[in-house]
Amino acid sequence: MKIDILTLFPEMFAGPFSSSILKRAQERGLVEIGLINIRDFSTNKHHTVDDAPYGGGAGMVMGPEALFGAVEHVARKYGSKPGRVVLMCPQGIPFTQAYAADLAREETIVLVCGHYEGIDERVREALVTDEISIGDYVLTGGELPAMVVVDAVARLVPGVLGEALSVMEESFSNGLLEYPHFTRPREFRGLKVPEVLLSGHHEEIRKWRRRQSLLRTLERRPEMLKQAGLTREDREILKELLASLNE
Ligand SMILES: COc1ccccc1CNc1ccc(C(N)=O)cn1
Repeated sequence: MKIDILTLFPEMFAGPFSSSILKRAQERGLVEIGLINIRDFSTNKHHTVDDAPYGGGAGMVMGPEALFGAVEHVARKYGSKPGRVVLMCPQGIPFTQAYAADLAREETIVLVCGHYEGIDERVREALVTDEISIGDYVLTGGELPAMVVVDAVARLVPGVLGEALSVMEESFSNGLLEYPHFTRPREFRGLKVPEVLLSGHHEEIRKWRRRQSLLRTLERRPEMLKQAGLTREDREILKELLASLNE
């Protein structure tokens, strides 16, 4: 999978992509991350990419020339239009695990990191296929959101996480929050591991984990329960949990 990032600050990406899973995924050729400096496509002698907004108002707007030039450069590089051109912006569609899975199926995607008060609308009209927001807050630029999207998408590319992916996705995408995890030592500063996890009773352990997921989801994200595909057993457990919470 090829991910090209259009940014004014390519140096921002050196850290996150030069370590751990993302580094190995690139070394293994599973993911190719290209950094393209939008400023290289500025069309004026001052190398500016922003300008004052028509209609007045505070701040500056990122103009169309450089962004169109950068996306066309990517298209020439692959000899075809990019599959998806994703603009990171606060007005975007909320980024979710499902959205990451959708993007991970593409051969090439371009992430556009905006700055200033925003970008010229003609970029959205003619180039952008997706607008994504990583949360309801405004950042100084789209770079951090782009790093989040690359991380979430790259780990879903077949081979990047190997068999660990299926285990993790199965627990996350079952629509509930994850159950608590424990590892050695059995007791740490007087804090013990739940006995059931030491019992070796796999069915008891499955039930305990499911109960913990239901409890955690009920307490923190009750709205997720509606579309979690609960079994009859789950509903029984929820009834008990609700009763105990209302005591
Ligand atoms: C086109 O980019 C912009 C357009 C308008 C304002 C700010 C920016 C850049 N800042 C961003 C980008 C994404 C997010 C997010 N919540 O995902 C937050 N801030």
